[in-house]
Amino acid sequence: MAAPASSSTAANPSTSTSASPPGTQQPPVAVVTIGMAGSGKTTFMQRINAHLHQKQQGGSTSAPPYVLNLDPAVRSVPFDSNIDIRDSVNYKEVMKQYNLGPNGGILTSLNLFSTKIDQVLGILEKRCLPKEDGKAVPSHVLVDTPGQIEVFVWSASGNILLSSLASSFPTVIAYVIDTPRSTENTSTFMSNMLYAISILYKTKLPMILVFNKTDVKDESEAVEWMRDFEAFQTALKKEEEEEREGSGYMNSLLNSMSLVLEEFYNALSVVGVSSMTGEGVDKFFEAVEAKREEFDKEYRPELEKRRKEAEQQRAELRAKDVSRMMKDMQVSSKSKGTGKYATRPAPEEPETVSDAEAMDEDEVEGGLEDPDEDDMDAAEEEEAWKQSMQARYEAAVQESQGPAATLRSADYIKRSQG
Ligand SMILES: Nc1nc2c(ncn2[C@@H]2O[C@H](COP(=O)(O)OP(=O)(O)OP(=O)(O)O)[C@@H](O)[C@H]2O)c(=O)[nH]1
Repeated sequence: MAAPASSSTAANPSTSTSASPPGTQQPPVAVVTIGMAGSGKTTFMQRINAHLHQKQQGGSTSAPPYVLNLDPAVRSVPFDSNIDIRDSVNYKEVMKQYNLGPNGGILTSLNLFSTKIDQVLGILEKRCLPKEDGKAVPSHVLVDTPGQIEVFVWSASGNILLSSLASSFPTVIAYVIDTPRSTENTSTFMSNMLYAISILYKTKLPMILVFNKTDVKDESEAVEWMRDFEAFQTALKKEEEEEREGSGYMNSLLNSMSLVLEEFYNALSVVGVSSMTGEGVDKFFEAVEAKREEFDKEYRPELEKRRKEAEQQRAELRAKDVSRMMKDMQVSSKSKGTGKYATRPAPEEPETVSDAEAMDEDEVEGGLEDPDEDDMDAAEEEEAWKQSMQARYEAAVQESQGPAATLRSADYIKRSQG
């Protein structure tokens, strides 16, 4: 792989000494780069990383970008990463040990890495979120992902990584497209757009379409096809006239889809970039800023809503668990004569006739018991026992599953990292 963009320096936020007045800094935007293999994702990452480094050296008040590499299979990356999945997971060893192919190896490596998401977030928050001391923090967190998009976007671990990131930082997806290849014909273009839609709806995060390699072919045709339905139809007709095999059916499908996709196109920002020459990178960062605002206005409330719903579902589940446990305890204490049933010892069985006579006498001596009074005591006793057990179960379940436990484990990890 060529490495045309100027090579970046090591991203080391600790080298930055500039400080801003407390409260004036914004949290960085996380830019997650996704794209098909060969679209130029890595070159694009290198370019935007170098751009931000240059800005920082040119006197920007932000620290250099914080870089995460989530591609376990990449041999070498032409930029320095602050957090690299390859430092935690050995992709080749994973393939060998679990007897997996390349995609299974990437997926399992991501799964293993996502189990450390608490630690990763802890480090990211410590390094990148603005602090009281006003020390400069990065303006961007750049995330590179595996070229096998489906492995990342449609896996549980990809989902965990993205949603965790979005819970701490405004997060934007940069979907990189190979412009010369995707505008070769209308069906390749449409396939790429459908892929982008599926990512948009799966991740539910703001997206920028990055038409890359504009030094070879600019993005104007692609943008025209998106914004002007008639231009797309003209291109389709042209292809029809060339009488490609099966074009009749395909063309009517593409025709209908281009109408349906209008809504989706409106939700996207589109920029043309050459990762090779650096052209269009400024525009890309303008689009990122616009998407940050969109994230704060539209996506964050939605995320909050989803988080609250999940919290409510967990609370309902906990309540169900507690009532199931209560039922189980009552059944088992009844059958074993323990719990509340242990408060009243079972009468001893007489072993001899004289024992039986003596027991009868005892009962007479004690007089007749009021059955109602006994029942009242038992009912009260049962209620009190139930309440105390329920309170103890609820506390125990909350301790083991609730946010307190999560916070404690996150705290522990942060403390153990010093
Ligand atoms: N002309 C031109 N070539 C580019 C540009 N960006 C990337 N390339 C070339 O496209 C090829 C693929 O680039 P990569 O950055 O490796 O693409 P990738 O998407 O990371 O590929 P994977 O690592 O396989 O996922 C390389 O030969 C790059 O030099 C660009 O803006 N212009």
